[in-house]
Amino acid sequence: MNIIPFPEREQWPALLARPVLEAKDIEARVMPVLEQVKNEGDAGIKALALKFDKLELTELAFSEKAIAEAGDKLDDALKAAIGQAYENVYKFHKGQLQAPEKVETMPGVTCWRKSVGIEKVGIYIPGGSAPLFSTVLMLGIPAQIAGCKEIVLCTPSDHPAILYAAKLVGVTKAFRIGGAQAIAAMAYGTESVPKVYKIFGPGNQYVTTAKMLISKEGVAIDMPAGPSEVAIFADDTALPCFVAADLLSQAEHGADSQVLLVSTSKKLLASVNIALAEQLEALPRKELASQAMANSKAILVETEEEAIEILNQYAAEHLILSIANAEAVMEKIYNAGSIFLGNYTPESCGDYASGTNHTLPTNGYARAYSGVSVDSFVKKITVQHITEEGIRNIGPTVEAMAAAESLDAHKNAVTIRLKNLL
Ligand SMILES: NC(=O)c1ccc[n+]([C@@H]2O[C@H](COP(=O)([O-])OP(=O)(O)OC[C@H]3O[C@@H](n4cnc5c(N)ncnc54)[C@H](O)[C@@H]3O)[C@@H](O)[C@H]2O)c1
Ligand SMILES: N[C@H](CO)Cc1c[nH]c[nH+]1
Ligand SMILES: [Zn+2]
Repeated sequence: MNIIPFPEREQWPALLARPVLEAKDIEARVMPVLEQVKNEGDAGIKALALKFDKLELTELAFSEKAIAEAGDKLDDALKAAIGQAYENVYKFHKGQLQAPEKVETMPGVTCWRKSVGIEKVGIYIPGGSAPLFSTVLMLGIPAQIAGCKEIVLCTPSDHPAILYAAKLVGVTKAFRIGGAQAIAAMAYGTESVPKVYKIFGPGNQYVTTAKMLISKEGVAIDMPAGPSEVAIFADDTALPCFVAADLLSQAEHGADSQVLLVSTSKKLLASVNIALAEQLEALPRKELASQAMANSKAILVETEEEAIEILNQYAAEHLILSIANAEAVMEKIYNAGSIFLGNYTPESCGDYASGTNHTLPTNGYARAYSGVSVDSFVKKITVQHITEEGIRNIGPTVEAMAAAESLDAHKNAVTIRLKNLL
């Protein structure tokens, strides 16, 4: 990794910039894809699958038989691992569904929020360079807990583990569609793909751009969850081989992934570089990982405070704190998607099985967005009930405000009740 010693503050924005393609350039490629699906439906999707995925598809939907039999193609150890991950992710997410709290704001005036699962949701499962069946659990489990009635899945991969996980989480329809065309299919609906109300899921820059574009057309999205990234703050208590392994675990996602290492120790940075060279050699996805590493930076800072400032400015999707006082520093982090504390908390445990969700905001969006949770699949409908005592109490307040806004009909809706109290 390129070690940058003690950069000046003015240099930080350039150092922390993500290796994204020019937004306009991607939009120009994605917009015609959305148009084609909107205008040509299934036929357009098939043409795009041939163009971008070299797939000649006769059927877009995975058959019920393929889904039912997917488990037979997996070995027992993998099925047990998926079962364990399901349990942990379910347990962590189940706790997020809270019972409604009824609040009496004045005597006789009660307000609360009722949680309702979004009826029709679409989940995108990346499969361009790796079949991310773990994402089926990360999106399907909160949808299941939220009570979504229709869960539509799109993925460019036909890996049986994706279909096996789809069955576990209760996916209602699954399609072999990837990229921007999958997002368009779920947003507009086609002859075979149902239109949904909200689209979830990570993906490459085409997928993420498609989500951003369709969100301007009235379909909700979870967040921009693009190319994976990890930032690590490590001190001399960190093990260089652990740090290198964590950096590579996200670098191997794709050439456009980015990893960042920040440290107050020059010795640690040098040792991580040695470990990186060793571990990279042994990786089957060495090519992709080295391209990502070429975009990545190791920053040497004078103080812990400076490191914290850099990390908050970067707003990483994942932040690993491999430092002696990890918990204390965690309290000072206000921009990150998900935080991992200490030497024995590798980010990949969060990717698969610890319980937290791995669909997280990238590209600095962690400054304003949270990762996916049960809340993402739920709408909160407010409900209120006012009794006769309540209307007596609140009525004059509403009458006064409505009169001052010159909205007499609003005022009358209260006055007429006050005059007709039993
Ligand atoms: N942020 C998160 O929460 C999170 C989670 C998991 C994965 N990820 C990221 O998801 C991404 C997965 O990417 P992927 O590419 O492997 O799979 P993908 O499924 O996101 O994208 C593959 C699709 O991209 C389309 N495509 C490929 N080249 C194209 C081109 N030139 N023009 C238009 N469309 C094209 C194809 O249709 C293909 O099916 C990675 O970047 C990974 O880092 C992010
Ligand atoms: N690290 C990815 C989120 O950025 C999630 C993932 C799935 N499989 C492996 N990793
Ligand atoms: Zn990962």
